[in-house]
Amino acid sequence: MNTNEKIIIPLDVANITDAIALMEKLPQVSFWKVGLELFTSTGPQILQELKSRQKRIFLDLKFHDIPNTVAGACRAAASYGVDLLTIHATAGRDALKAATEAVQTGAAQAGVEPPKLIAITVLTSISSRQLAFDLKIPLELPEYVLEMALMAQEAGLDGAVCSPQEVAQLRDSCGNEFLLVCPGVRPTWAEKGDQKRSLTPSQALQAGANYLVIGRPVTAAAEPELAWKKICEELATVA
Ligand SMILES: O=c1ccn([C@@H]2O[C@H](COP(=O)(O)O)[C@@H](O)[C@H]2O)c(=O)[nH]1
Repeated sequence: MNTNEKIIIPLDVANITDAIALMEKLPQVSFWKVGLELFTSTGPQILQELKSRQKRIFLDLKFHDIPNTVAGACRAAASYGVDLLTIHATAGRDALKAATEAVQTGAAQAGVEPPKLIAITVLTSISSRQLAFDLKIPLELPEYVLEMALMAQEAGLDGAVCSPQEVAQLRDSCGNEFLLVCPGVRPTWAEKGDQKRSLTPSQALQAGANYLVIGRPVTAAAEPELAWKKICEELATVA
């Protein structure tokens, strides 16, 4: 896989017209992420649009519910034949196990490949201070992220979502087969916005990330194609 294929661009837009416009502006992108805003607005139609263009799909719906409900949602999501799917690790061990089984069932019933199921550890918009003072988690943030990733791995998930700042530690502890997907990636020239735990694309890749999710630095740039090209050039220096 070349390094450009490790970049996932989120389609964080309001409707299908804007999503198609963004895809057409960036035809070189091979992996797109569909999140809560667009899926809530369009439903599975957007997935068909992406498939008709032979794109890979990260369906980032971040499920978080009781095991029975999460399993139903995972069965339905897996039937679309997407590549990556997310659930919050904090849904708990039983929900993670139920989700792991459900993606297999849903995909088999639909006759498609099951998605890689990956667990959100701690959202990249959460700082150490917020984890301690707002969420009342007594562990240090890197330790808590590791605990969530290890629980997900024990429950049979394929990987985790973490910030680039934790990726080296997770790679060491979870091994090379465990997928590590990093949002919160920011080139030096981009604004951080609401992302609290970021590193640059080259730092994230060097630390051991499998995929980098990079949104606004590209999609909100005055010239998205140029921003994409700069990031690809930066990543080429790592390869
Ligand atoms: O911990 C997480 C989990 C998911 N995301 C998603 O990634 C993108 C990041 O977009 P940027 O514009 O590059 O900030 C966005 O779709 C989030 O929903 C995350 O940021 N952190």
